[in-house]
Amino acid sequence: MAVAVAAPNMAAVKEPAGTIPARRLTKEELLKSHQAYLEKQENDPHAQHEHAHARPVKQPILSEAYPPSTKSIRELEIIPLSELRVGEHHRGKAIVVKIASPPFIGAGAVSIVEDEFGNADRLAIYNQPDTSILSAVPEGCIVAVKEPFYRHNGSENDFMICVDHPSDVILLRFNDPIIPEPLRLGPLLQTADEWKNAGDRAFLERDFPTAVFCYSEALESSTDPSFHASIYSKRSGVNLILGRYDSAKADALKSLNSDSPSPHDWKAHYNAGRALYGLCKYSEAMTHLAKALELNPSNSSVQRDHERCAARLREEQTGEYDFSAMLASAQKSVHIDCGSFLSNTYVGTSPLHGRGLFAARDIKAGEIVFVEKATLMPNQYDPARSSAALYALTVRQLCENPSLSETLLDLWDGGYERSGKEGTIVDGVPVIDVYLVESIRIKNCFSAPRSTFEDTRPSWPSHRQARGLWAHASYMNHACVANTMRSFIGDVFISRATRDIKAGEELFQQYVPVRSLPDVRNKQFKDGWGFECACALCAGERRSSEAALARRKELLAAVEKLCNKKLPRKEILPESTIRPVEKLARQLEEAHEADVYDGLPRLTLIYPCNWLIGAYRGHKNHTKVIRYAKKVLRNFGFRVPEEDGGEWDPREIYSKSGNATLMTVHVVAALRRMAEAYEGLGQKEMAKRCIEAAKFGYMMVTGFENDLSNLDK
Ligand SMILES: C[S@@+](CC[C@H](N)C(=O)[O-])C[C@H]1O[C@@H](n2cnc3c(N)ncnc32)[C@H](O)[C@@H]1O
Repeated sequence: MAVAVAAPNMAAVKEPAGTIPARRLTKEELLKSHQAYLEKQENDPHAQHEHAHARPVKQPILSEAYPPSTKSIRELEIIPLSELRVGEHHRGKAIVVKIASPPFIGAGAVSIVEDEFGNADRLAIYNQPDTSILSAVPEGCIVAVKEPFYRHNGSENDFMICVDHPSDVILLRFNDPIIPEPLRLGPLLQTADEWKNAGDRAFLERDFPTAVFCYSEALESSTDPSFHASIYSKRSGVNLILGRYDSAKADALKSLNSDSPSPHDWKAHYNAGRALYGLCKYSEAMTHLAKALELNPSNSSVQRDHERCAARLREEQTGEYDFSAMLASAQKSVHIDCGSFLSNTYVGTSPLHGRGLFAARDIKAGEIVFVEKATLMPNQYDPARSSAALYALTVRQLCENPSLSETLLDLWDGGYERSGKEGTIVDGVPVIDVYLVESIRIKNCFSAPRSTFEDTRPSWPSHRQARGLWAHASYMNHACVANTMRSFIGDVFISRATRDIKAGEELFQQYVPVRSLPDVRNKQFKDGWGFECACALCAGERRSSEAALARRKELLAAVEKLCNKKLPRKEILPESTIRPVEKLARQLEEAHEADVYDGLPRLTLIYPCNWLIGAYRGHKNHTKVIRYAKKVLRNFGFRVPEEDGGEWDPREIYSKSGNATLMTVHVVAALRRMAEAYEGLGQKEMAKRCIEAAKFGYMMVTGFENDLSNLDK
């Protein structure tokens, strides 16, 4: 499918914007160069392999933003190609052209087109889903381009009509009165039966977009209700295969015989149920699947889908999941069949920004806040391609399932100026603004490893993350000291509470792992999301003096330099190497003002303290390991006695540490090291408590109960 909008190549710009070119390539010249491209495509093994699909594009490359047409083709003035002006969006105008060549498939589908006067031009259609004929529009079809954009195409006299927004191009029916006489072919086939047979043939050849097209023509060519019912049923089945669930549902319901019950009614309900299941609307799906089962109780497919739907509804209602089974199934497909459990939370107005997510009831530390199946997540874990893949999938899904726009277009767009018509149906297709889609993607997408559990293995290639959209999770605002943390199993997002949360409290998550220096991380928030964080840590750290911050930066740089020279994981380090690190760590600790950092995390200290745990572990110096592991907990904001002695239960850190804690896998690792050291000192009870606390923390990190030994793999 066409993946991204190509960047304009402005290298050979000659004509000033807004002028009609003095000379353009002739039809013969255009066809000749196009033919050369096609031949190259034929001989390119990669292109052949991909056949009618675009090469995967790495990044979404967007030209300068402009809005899609929101007008019907019937409201626009049709102009000839000769009136196209360079660099102009022809507002209020449209072109109607015949496709005069096979398409060249690159980042989009490029064809040569001609108008009623014999003028020819190059047309590039981007961002069409591969289920649409327009993604590789065949020769002879007639298309209308609404409010076209015309630009230079690199070399001299070479121009191109670019369709970036998929809704700006419409495939016209052959007998559409808008088609000028010279371009008219008349219908290719005459009767409804001929169209039906052509649809059946296309279906057998697995050319599903053509099958849909032919069945649509068959419907237009007949008025017989029973013929209609059977064609709607067929088209519903094809739409199900194509993942066009909105249309599949609508067709299935139209195939129900409204006057009298028919023996095929079970099928209509079954298809409607499957389409709604595909849209993750499980309650509505259940209504139709139950009806299908009532009408055809012995059909094993209906039984199976009814059962599956009941399981999804149970998950949605109870929040009970078999996470281990989900992890196993993620090895086969990252798209996991599961319902979303959202009822612990609600979307409300946030005092910080717009909407936020809130707790609907008291939630204890470690409990599930919500579980959400991805709204959209492509199976693309190559970091160089994951953004483009999500962008393409989002555009495609908005084209194919317009009902999704209600969910997706509600998300924060970073202040993008909308027309208000996005998602509405004009000329039979939903208006899609690809620039709005990209703005929404940028502000709302999450990176997800195949599973957070695997990702906590030191040996795991953690850069391999997919990108996806989870609409419910997207309403959550950021805090560095967040009260929830997320984990993933395939495309399922698990949110757990990192501390006790009261009903009505706003829920927060970290948008990205938090950097230790406040100015560095806040620049990241400002650049990426346009806000400055006001969480307890950021607000607290702003009270620290500039001189103290400068001192901490200086000490952090010095201690990092020392630590990076030798890694305690790899060798047993001599005391002479450890002592200078210990000294710098102490100075860094002292550079935190007591009145500012009382009860607040001191993130710059985490790295040296972890390093010192490793160094002293090598020496089996258990007391020092415990000391620095406690410091790690303390520096993440947990309440821990500084020195040994006194009653202390590490299992209580999550619920008894106040509201400025920061939960990460390092907390789990520190507790493990502490357990090992207590064991070494013969303090078995403390060792046991530390392990329990570590296991509990690991459940928050990975989403479900897991064996800690995974951290050694
Ligand atoms: C994914 S959205 C979160 C939901 C958003 N508040 C809404 O109304 O839809 C991300 C946007 O929320 C805002 N935001 C998130 N966390 C924030 C915070 N801590 N302070 C201020 N604004 C925040 C920023 O504008 C950011 O670009």
